[in-house]
Amino acid sequence: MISISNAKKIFKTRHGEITAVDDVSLSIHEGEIFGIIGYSGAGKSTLIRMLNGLELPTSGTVDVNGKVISGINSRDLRKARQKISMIFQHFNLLWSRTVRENIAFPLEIAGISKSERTKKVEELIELVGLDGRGDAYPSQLSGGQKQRVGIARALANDPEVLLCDEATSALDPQTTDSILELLVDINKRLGLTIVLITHEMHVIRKICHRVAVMEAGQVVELGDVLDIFKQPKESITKRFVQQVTEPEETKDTIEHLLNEYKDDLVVKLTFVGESAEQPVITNLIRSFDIQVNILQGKVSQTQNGAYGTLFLHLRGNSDEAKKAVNYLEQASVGVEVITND
Ligand SMILES: Nc1ncnc2c1ncn2[C@@H]1O[C@H](COP(=O)(O)OP(=O)(O)OP(=O)(O)O)[C@@H](O)[C@H]1O
Repeated sequence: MISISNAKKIFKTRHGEITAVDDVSLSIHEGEIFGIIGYSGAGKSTLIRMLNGLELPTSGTVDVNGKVISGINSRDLRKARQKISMIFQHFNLLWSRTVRENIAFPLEIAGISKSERTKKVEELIELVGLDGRGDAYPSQLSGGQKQRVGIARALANDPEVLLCDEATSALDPQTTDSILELLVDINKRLGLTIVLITHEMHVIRKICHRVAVMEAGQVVELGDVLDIFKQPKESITKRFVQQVTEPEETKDTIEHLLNEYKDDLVVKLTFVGESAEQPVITNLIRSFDIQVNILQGKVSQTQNGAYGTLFLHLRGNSDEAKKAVNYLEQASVGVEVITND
């Protein structure tokens, strides 16, 4: 569906050259929700903008649905863009136009007749959950509603690909979730391929099937979201996974415990799929002469299945605690003994 081969983007500035995208190759499959995560300056925007020709690679190729976006003339590019639409962090709506008129705008440009436009706009208003708001102006809408207009407008020409540029970064957590749910719904209903960029692992966890992690212009890790949660390899990926699985309070609690009770152990268990159903904790308490305190536990749903973490504080004789850790290592859960370093 989308194939990026050895794409490189070098910006020439007064202060020298900046390699924003550095030899990236990846494929995105039809119908998937593909996330690209990275910190500010990693090259995400530049990469996603290459998919609709807003940026052209300095070298390498970008192919979307059989069209070499990096090499076509501007007329063909305009046409291709009707099938590759985009939504933005700050919505980019036309402020002097109503919701209906905003959604109709790309249809007008595409030369669709008035009666067809009216029909399509009403369908889209319903699809994105804006019933009754068609005559409102953007300034009268909440952030979530504005993004719904952005999504409806992006869907007007029945695109094959929807690009989302930090589409929820300006929204509060609850509104973020409702927009993410809408994107999943659209992906399922319309079979639309979605590519999004974000700096929040929550977004990846909640809706993406696969994820690429970017750092300094390169893709440093790529895989199914559940696999990345289970076994992040690069340290940057581990940090992103921790955004979701280890809130700051947990880190503080663990640090405090390790300082206070030097002989105790703090272990982090990770459960994936079926392993979450085993009575591991019951067995631990019954079989070993130790106290088990649960510090924090969390089960996160991803699009590919559930992933859970549990932090335990094991108190008691150190030999017995070690035996308990051995038992955990034999059970089909991931075990990591946390140390203070
Ligand atoms: N038009 C441009 N001219 C010069 N440098 C640019 C341009 N666009 C991006 N850059 C530089 O390229 C690098 C990657 O930027 P990019 O915006 O792609 O990263 P990002 O991961 O999307 O970060 P952010 O979320 O902050 O936008 C940065 O160092 C940025 O300053």
